[in-house]
Amino acid sequence: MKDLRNQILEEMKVKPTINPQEEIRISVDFLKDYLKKYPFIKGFVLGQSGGQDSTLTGKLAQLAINELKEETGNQEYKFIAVRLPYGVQKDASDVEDAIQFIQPDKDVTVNIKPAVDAMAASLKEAGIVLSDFEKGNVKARERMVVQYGIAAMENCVVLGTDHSAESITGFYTKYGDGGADLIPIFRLNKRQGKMLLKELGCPEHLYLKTPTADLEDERPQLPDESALGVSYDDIDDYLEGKEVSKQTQETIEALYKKSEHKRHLPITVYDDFWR
Ligand SMILES: NC(=O)c1ccc[n+]([C@@H]2O[C@H](COP(=O)([O-])OP(=O)(O)OC[C@H]3O[C@@H](n4cnc5c(N)ncnc54)[C@H](O)[C@@H]3O)[C@@H](O)[C@H]2O)c1
Ligand SMILES: Nc1ncnc2c1ncn2[C@@H]1O[C@H](COP(=O)(O)O)[C@@H](O)[C@H]1O
Ligand SMILES: O=P(O)(O)OP(=O)(O)O
Ligand SMILES: [Mg+2]
Repeated sequence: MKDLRNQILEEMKVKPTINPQEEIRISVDFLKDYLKKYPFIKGFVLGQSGGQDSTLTGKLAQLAINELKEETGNQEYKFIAVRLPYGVQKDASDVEDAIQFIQPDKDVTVNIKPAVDAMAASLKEAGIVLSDFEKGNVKARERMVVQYGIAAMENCVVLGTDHSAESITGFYTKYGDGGADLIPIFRLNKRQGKMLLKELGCPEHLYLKTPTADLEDERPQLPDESALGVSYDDIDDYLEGKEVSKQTQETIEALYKKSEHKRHLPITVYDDFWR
């Protein structure tokens, strides 16, 4: 029987060292191969938050589309970047910078506030008042709903930005930002994502900024690390097999166990991972 850390490392697929160019190629080829395999799918849709992960995933997607257009001559292939503010987004200038860096084929803006607020109001009428935290998860799920609407109408699939440093802790909303068709940066940790962005010539401020889910009204731009109680540096070290303190290891493994249900399809009587 493997110990828990070995089991997690095997599942999360993080290499202790990477060559950024090779990793860029792996993700780009994965995205291209998928579209070649399913000719009716013409491209990708992704929410651009102005953060590190969507900037990287969006850039990789556009690179894949550019190569496919060049190689096949088919100009129907497209990457659609989607701005999904809840009202006015504080770091909207970062979204703009990310879009400038990615140069997407198409760029759409959908304000999720009316839909989220209407849902919260309907629940309230039914006697259920959403906490600010849970309203945050509703925002993430509304973003998923919008992206699937666009993808269906544009013959595209939805990309997710979940990487191994988020996956291990379950730091995403189930069926929200966790709801996607392809997740091209899974296997990378947070610092490896930065290395790829640097290699791709991304403006520094987009990958050096503090990671935030920015889901709560009452604690805007709350850093992920404050919400998680562990730093990405520690998570990255853990994922690279480096030595971490006992407390760090316990915190990460507790988050892993608590979020195990998110890394499985809905649970049936045949599943026993949770027993
Ligand atoms: N920083 C922010 O502003 C902010 C705000 C909200 C959420 N978040 C983050 O987003 C992530 C999502 O939050 P979350 O995990 O509380 O919500 P989630 O919606 O992703 O997952 C919780 C839901 O999963 C299901 N569930 C829970 N335990 C289960 C189990 N053992 N088996 C089967 N199903 C189970 C339940 O339906 C529960 O409502 C968290 O990491 C959270 O910190 C961040
Ligand atoms: N404000 C946003 N606009 C568009 N897309 C967004 C926004 N906030 C989040 N997203 C998408 O969700 C993922 C996950 O974000 P986290 O910061 O990791 O919670 C992000 O990569 C975007 O694709
Ligand atoms: O998913 P993003 O793009 O919002 O990145 P981060 O998680 O660093 O905020
Ligand atoms: Mg973010």
